[in-house]
Formats: sequence, structure tokens, C-alpha cells
Amino acid sequence: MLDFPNAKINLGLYVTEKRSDGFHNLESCFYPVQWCDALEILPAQTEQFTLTGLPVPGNPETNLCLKAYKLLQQDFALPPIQLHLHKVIPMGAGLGGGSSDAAFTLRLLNSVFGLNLSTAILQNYARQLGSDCAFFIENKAVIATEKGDVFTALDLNLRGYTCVLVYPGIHITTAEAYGNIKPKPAPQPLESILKQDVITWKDLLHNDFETALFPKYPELAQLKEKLYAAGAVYASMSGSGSTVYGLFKGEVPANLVFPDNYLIRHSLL
Ligand SMILES: C[C@](O)(CO)[C@H](O)COP(=O)(O)OP(=O)(O)OC[C@H]1O[C@@H](n2ccc(N)nc2=O)[C@H](O)[C@@H]1O
Ligand SMILES: Nc1ncnc2c1ncn2[C@@H]1O[C@H](COP(=O)(O)OP(=O)(O)OP(=O)(O)O)[C@@H](O)[C@H]1O
Repeated sequence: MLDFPNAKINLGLYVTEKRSDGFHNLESCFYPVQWCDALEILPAQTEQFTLTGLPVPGNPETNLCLKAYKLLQQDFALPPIQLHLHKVIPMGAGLGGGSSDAAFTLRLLNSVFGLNLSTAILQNYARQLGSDCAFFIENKAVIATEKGDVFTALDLNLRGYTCVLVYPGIHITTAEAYGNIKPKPAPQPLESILKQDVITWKDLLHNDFETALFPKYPELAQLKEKLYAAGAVYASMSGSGSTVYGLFKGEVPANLVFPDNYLIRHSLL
């Protein structure tokens, strides 16, 4: 069985407090975008794990796909599998690509082996693999709170917009990004900002990681300015970076070009 784990962007991200377990509480809108890996899982005689596409750091045991398989194996007598991941979504990019692979592995195993696990149960497994993972089980726009793994449904329709995602090749680890943050309460409830027209978001909707990371990586601030100068209605860094995205109404200007070493994707919303 084959599926295509997609990335997410964060529309606003407020890091509100440090928790006693070392993690941070946040408030953010997670929104799916079509920048996808490919993941295939087949029952097999012997276990086999193959990777193509972008090189994923670490040995196979540390890959989140295998971690997801091992996690379910603790509770279910799963036979060996042949798992192939073709990696396209850049890493250390704030796009949640690894988390998406983990969640899609759980979803595929559920289907391939007819485990009949509910959404809530799959989300519980996903939470054990990373804070972002649970979002990709349902994979639709939500307001995420706590560690980013508790969700409130959100009726947000961005049809007609194109999201231009720009990864400038700067790898930022999530732990590094949180280490630079000074938590503070959100200025106003996120939902009240997202209900307003997208044109107002430029002044109202903020990602706290920008304040923490733009002084260290000025290229990211310039990228955001470039997207606005090209006509983006809203532009922001996604998650803990380093991807910066712009939302364009209708056609994206043809003269919006970036250096050859950047990875670029246009996703219709
Ligand atoms: C920045 C976001 O992408 C926003 O969507 C997420 O909060 C990151 O989630 P993630 O990559 O799934 O993060 P995890 O793999 O769970 O945690 C990596 C590290 O990030 C920090 N971390 C992560 C999530 C969170 N709510 N608070 C944290 O402080 C912790 O130092 C943790 O050790
Ligand atoms: N299947 C996988 N795909 C990508 N990274 C993986 C995978 N398995 C493990 N990893 C590890 O996870 C790290 C973070 O990858 P990920 O794609 O989730 O980054 P990110 O976009 O910064 O995440 P987030 O948005 O959750 O902060 C990688 O650098 C890699 O070491």
C-alpha cells in the first residue's frame, strides 16, 4: 500500500510557557500543504527498509518510520514488512516531514493489517513519537495547544490561495529553536485572528520563533520581505524554521525567483 505523507505549515505560533517536563506549551494553527514524501508498506517474508531521495541523517533504527512500526509491534503481532520511503520534504525545515512519515506509517499499518484502530488511538501512538505527529493522523486544519498535540477543529478555508514554500537550506533543529525562546502569553486568541480576512494577518498573526531566530539568520527575514514585495498577502516562517512561506491570491508572479540551492514548492490551498 502506497501513500504520500505531506508537510504542514504553522499559521501563527505562540510559545506560551515552559512546562515542567522540559517541553513548551504553544498555540498554533497547523495547516496541511502538498509537499509530499512517498511511503510504501507491504507485508514481507523478511524485514526490509529502503530509502531514496533526500538523505535522512542517522541510521535506519532512528528513522521515525521504523520507530512507528516498532511501537505498534509492542502491542500487535505484526509480521515483517517491506517499507520504502522516498524523501522529498526537507528536514530541519519546520514542515513536520519526519512527523508526517511517522503518522502515515501508523495509518498504513492500520490499513494493511486491518487493525481497526480509531483516530484517537492512532493519535495516542503518534504522540509517543513526537509532538507534531498526532496532527498528521487527521491531517486537517486545527488549532493545536499544549505540546502541539491537543487539537480544536478549525473552519478555515484558504481556497484560491497558493502557498509558496521556500527552504533556504538552513538546518535548524527544533531543540535549538526552543532553546532561544522566551515564552509569553499569546496576545489574543489565535482563532479570533484567523477568522479575520487574510489581509489583516500581516499585522496580527505572528510566529514567536521569528523573534528568536531572525537576528541569528537575517537571510530568513529578507526572504519574508521578498515574499511580501512580490505580492504575498501573508508571509511567515513555518514552525521552528527554516522554511519561509508566502500566501498568494491567484497566480504567483513569474519573476519570483530564488537561488539555485533553495528548495521551492507551490501548493494550492
Ligand atoms: C515547532 C513545531 O514544529 C511546531 O509545530 C513543533 O513544536 C515541533 O515538534 P516536534 O518536531 O514533533 O518536536 P519533538 O520531536 O516532540 O521534540 C523535539 C524537541 O523540541 C522541544 N519541544 C518540542 C515541542 C514542544 N511543544 N516543546 C518543546 O520544547 C524539546 O526540546 C524536544 O526535545
Ligand atoms: N522519516 C524521517 N524523515 C525526516 N527526518 C527524520 C525521519 N526519521 C527521523 N528523522 C530525524 O528527524 C529530524 C527532524 O526531521 P523533520 O523533517 O521532522 O524536521 P522539521 O521539519 O524541522 O520538524 P518539525 O517541523 O517537526 O520541527 C531529522 O533531522 C532526522 O534526524
